Amino acid sequence: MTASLPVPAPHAPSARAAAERLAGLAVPAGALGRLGELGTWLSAVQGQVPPRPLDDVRLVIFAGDHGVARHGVSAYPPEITAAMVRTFVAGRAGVNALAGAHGVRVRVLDLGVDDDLDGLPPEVGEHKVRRGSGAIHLEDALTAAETAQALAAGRRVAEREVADGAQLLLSGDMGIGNTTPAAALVAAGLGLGAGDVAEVAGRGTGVDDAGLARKREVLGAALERAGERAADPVETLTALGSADLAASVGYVVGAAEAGVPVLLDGLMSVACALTAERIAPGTAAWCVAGHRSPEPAQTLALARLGLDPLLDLGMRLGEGSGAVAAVPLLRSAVALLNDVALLSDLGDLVPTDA
Ligand SMILES: O=C(O)c1ccc[n+]([C@@H]2O[C@H](COP(=O)([O-])O)[C@@H](O)[C@H]2O)c1
Ligand SMILES: Cc1cc2nc[nH]c2cc1C
Repeated sequence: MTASLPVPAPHAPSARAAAERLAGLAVPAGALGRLGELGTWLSAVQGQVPPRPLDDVRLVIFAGDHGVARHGVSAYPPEITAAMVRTFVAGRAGVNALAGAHGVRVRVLDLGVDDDLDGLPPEVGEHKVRRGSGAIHLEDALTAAETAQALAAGRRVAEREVADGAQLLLSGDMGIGNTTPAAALVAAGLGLGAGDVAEVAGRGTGVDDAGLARKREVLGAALERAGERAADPVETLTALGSADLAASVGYVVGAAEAGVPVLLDGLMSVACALTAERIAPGTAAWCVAGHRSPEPAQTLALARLGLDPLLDLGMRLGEGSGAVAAVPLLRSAVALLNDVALLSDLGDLVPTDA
């Protein structure tokens, strides 16, 4: 996937009809707040008023290792990545607990874990691009061919989930060190340079002040090294991304192209959506933001995409957890537009222009 065509917008007539239905519900005008807006958006992305129930919701976790993780940018060792992939498969990670509570199917895909992950079901490694992505302050994360491969893989994953009945797709991530390349993708997307790294660098898994200083240095060197290439979104992924992040970008583009909405998670998910919007303008209209991460780059990327997160719980787990936590809100919006009586059913009690 090089620069893609713009993605068609969600169905505006359905959005208008949903807004009309919302205005006619037996509630005071505007009383449903964000839930009302969400219902209107869901009608537009489904092209149906009221929106259909979200019975088939799926999360894909894109996993990979990052060369920078060996350079003091994370509070945890890179070996955690492979161990957590095994934990997702065993159904015992934080996101599995949330997904079980909210009826969300979870898949984990190894795009670039630095381990062969022997013994796991073959579908986990079906799209593997390489073992570990390059340390972005020293070398490119990927070759151009690997970037194309990972983008295409992510797109194919979304297409397959949609063909299999998914009505809402969530993107999650797992990779020690990945907040560094994700912050670099955001910097590139916003046109920020090596002098601006303090704006995008956060504490990730919880690095101390020395770790944060190191992360800023790594990010500065990476942006300096990428130079003008950061102006192109696909080149950005090659220079500053990773196999797992590139696949997550392809996944969001694939979902939007297939006309299926995406519920975003924390920094990695949103950085990838920002990159997807750069590659295929119009993608962001198919996205809703599940939660606000404490990572400053996520807030910057959300603002650029015009997205306002539904939850702000201080969560910084990743894995797709903040997206899964927001699923009940989307289902609430569907229920309201389907099940609430109309004001007109109450008789002549309310003036029609109220
Ligand atoms: O989702 C977020 O915004 C988020 C914020 C901080 C950390 N994480 C998770 O923690 C790991 C990356 O943190 P770090 O410090 O190793 O770069 C990775 O596995 C992410 O899923 C996730
Ligand atoms: C244990 C652990 C679980 C995670 N899940 C996502 N990122 C993570 C990082 C760590 C360290």
